[in-house]
Amino acid sequence: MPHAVEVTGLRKVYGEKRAVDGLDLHVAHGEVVAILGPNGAGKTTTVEILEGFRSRDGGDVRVLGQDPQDGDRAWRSRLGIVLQSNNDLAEATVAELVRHFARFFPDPRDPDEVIASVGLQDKVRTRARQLSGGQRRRLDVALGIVGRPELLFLDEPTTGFDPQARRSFWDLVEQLAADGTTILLTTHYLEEAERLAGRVVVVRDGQVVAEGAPADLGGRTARQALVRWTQDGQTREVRTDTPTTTVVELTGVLGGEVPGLQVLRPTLEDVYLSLIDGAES
Ligand SMILES: Nc1ncnc2c1ncn2[C@@H]1O[C@H](COP(=O)(O)OP(=O)(O)OP(=O)(O)O)[C@@H](O)[C@H]1O
Repeated sequence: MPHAVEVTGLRKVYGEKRAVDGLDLHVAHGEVVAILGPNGAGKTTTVEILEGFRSRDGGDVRVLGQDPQDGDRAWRSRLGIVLQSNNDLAEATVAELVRHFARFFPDPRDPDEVIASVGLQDKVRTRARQLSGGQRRRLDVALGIVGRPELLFLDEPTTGFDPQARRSFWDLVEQLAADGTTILLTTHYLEEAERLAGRVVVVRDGQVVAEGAPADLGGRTARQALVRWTQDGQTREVRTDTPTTTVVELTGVLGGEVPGLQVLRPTLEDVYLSLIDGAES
């Protein structure tokens, strides 16, 4: 089966600025992929080209087998797009909006279940303009998933969420992924990418600079560990490929428990920051 998203050599130019500069991206059906990158890296431009909202200047793009530039209504109904809050509809209530959007799709989810899944069941009669920023964003997500999309685009979905709302949103995304939804998300939260994505793609200056499972991005698992401990009242540390051996040796030298022992590996954030070091912003 072809990929859900196939992008080769994508280019987009704004005047002198090469916003997307030969970007390749492949997303298999059922995969959850996170695009990471600094401000201005070209993430939103890429996603909006895939959604059919922006034209491109070069490259091949197929989304669910279709070139987004020629996407018709039937194709669009298979996508879930979480738009930025739409103020034109701010006078409508949560229930009215979700029910209204459901009507555009051939096989929508139950609107009440969708409202509950984003945690807005107590707000069904509240007008969109009276919701808080985070609640508004949850409504956007509800509108994006009510059509039971095969492919869901989430552009910085949890910006403005409180920690609890973010965690329940992650549960919801995991549920959607377990149901087989293919998900492409952009985020600035490394923890979010690590929790949700099977694969992360790091974009810098309009190109992919690294990709892989969050655990081994940039050879992360292969990188040296840092072993740190306290000895003679001082913090000591050593970088090593064999931390277990180091700890065993220390145990022997110190005659038992190693005070203040820590074995540290680079976090996804450490790896990410080293990959984008020196990027334009
Ligand atoms: N409509 C536009 N006209 C001119 N330049 C644009 C336009 N949209 C984006 N750009 C430029 O293209 C580059 C990529 O922007 P884009 O919004 O795709 O980045 P991003 O990775 O989504 O950033 P962020 O993390 O800030 O959302 C930036 O330099 C931006 O200034």
